Amino acid sequence: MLWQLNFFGCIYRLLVLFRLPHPPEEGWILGSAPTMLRKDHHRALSAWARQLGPVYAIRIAFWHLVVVVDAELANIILGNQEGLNKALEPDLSDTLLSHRRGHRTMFSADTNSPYWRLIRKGTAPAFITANIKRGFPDVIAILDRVVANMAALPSGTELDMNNVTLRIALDVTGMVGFAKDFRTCASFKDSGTDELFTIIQKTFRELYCRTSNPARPYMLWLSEVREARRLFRTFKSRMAELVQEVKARGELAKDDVSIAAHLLRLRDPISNEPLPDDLLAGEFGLFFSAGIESAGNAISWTLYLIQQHPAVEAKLAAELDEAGLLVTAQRPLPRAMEYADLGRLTYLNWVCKEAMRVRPVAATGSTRYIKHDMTVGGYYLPKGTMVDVPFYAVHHHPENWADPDTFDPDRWAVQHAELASAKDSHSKLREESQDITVDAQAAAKRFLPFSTGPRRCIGQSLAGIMHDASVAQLLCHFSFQLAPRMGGPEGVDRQEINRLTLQPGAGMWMTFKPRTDTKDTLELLTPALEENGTMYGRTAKEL
Ligand code: HEM
Repeated sequence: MLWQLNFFGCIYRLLVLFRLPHPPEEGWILGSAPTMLRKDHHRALSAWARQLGPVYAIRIAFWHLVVVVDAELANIILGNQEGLNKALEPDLSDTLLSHRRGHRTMFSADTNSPYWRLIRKGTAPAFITANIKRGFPDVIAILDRVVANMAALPSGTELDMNNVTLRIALDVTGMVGFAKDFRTCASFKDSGTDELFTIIQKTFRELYCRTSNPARPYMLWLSEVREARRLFRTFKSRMAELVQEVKARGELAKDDVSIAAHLLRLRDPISNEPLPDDLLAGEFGLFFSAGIESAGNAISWTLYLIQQHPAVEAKLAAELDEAGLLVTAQRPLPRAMEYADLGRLTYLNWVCKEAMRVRPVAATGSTRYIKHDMTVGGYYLPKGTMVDVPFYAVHHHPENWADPDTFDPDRWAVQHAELASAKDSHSKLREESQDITVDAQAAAKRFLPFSTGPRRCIGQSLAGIMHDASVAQLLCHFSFQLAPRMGGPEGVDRQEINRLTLQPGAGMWMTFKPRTDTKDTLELLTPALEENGTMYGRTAKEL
């Protein structure tokens, strides 16, 4: 009976949704599947929105996905907790995270489920500004290590900055969230501290392959599938060990505001018991997996875009200089960056936001199931319809942003530039949706790198300080050039891959020049060097 209902529901939706504009299809059965499986499908979603309008549908066999790119409608879809639920393939993230068959973590749990509410509400205080601020010295200490390592490299060295920024994201998440120093930035080569780093990269690659090939988990004749199965288990073991390590530190201090402490303090609302260790390990894993690829890749894109725009780099360097943070011949030992600097470095903030607008790492966006019939942008969408808000396409749609493909940090000078109601946006669909309230229109955002609504990124504040501080610290010490092996901006675009996150497909290789004599920089960073012991087999003295 259920099967029949689903079947007839599917056919009904198929017929109703045919009224929406569709992109050209590649065969009756395949529909738009071949394009959606491409590594640059985010660009196709954006190009289709320009051709078809900001609400359209794509079909794959008997299944439809409605795509909403209009900023105000996107906010309705993502902001509506009761009528819509997060739609994702739960098995995918749970393969990596869940320690209990059938149990979902905060990431895949239903928005209306008591479990999601418990974890979301319980961990949110870890991310309030006052608490995140306390992690800032750790962020700077990690960045000092990175700068010291880079300064020690021979001039002209080509370095994969994507590898470096992913390391930063891992170490920052470890230190600020779990008081655990993974030391992946202590060296850029495997110095025995790279296990978790490698596991996260390889397991993410495997999860991505599974998005396009549901049979892949069973293709055990492939060595990488077998290796991934082993790594999924190892990741879970490492997270279970981390839970034990945190517990072994003894009773939680009252002022411990880390993510780990908030998770450990949680109580089951019915039994009033603490969360069992296996569920804690799943949530620990979630914060690592959600934070590292996203923040690491975002920092890489920002470095790349700055490097591609010399005028932006010059303006940024001038701002850092004026703040007394830039290394110069007259100031080889600038003062240490403080948390308050992030609030004062306005241009840095614009540059980081603009980079996240142009290359949002969650490029495919977020998907929701419609739980009751809705009218969106003048189109009737029956219950059960799946709707996607692709963030790359939202950020590149001319009705949301003027001249959307241009990297222009100055656009952030407009007051409330992130809102859909800002001066330079001109959405036409506002009046045509029955579900938009006046408040939603007023507050609707056209800048959605962290999504919006109840399932928006909980780690946004941590991501923000890590992103801005990393870009600032790296730029204070070095200027960057794209390495010839990247093939210029065309090569970067060609290699770009949207693999769960939007990332450089073959690294982000760059050369870098210290802003002043390396010796001076090393002197400045000697404490960080001493703490690390050696770099590339040399001690601080030898360097
Ligand atoms: C630039 C960096 C980051 C970006 C662009 C980003 C983006 C996002 C987006 C778009 C979502 C919503 C996904 C969806 O609706 O399907 C999300 C969810 C999430 N993010 Fe982030 N994120 C970043 C960094 C972080 C960090 C540093 C952490 C924590 C350490 C984190 C933890 C999470 C968690 C736990 C969720 C799930 C929230 C829920 O389902 O309630 N993220 N992130």
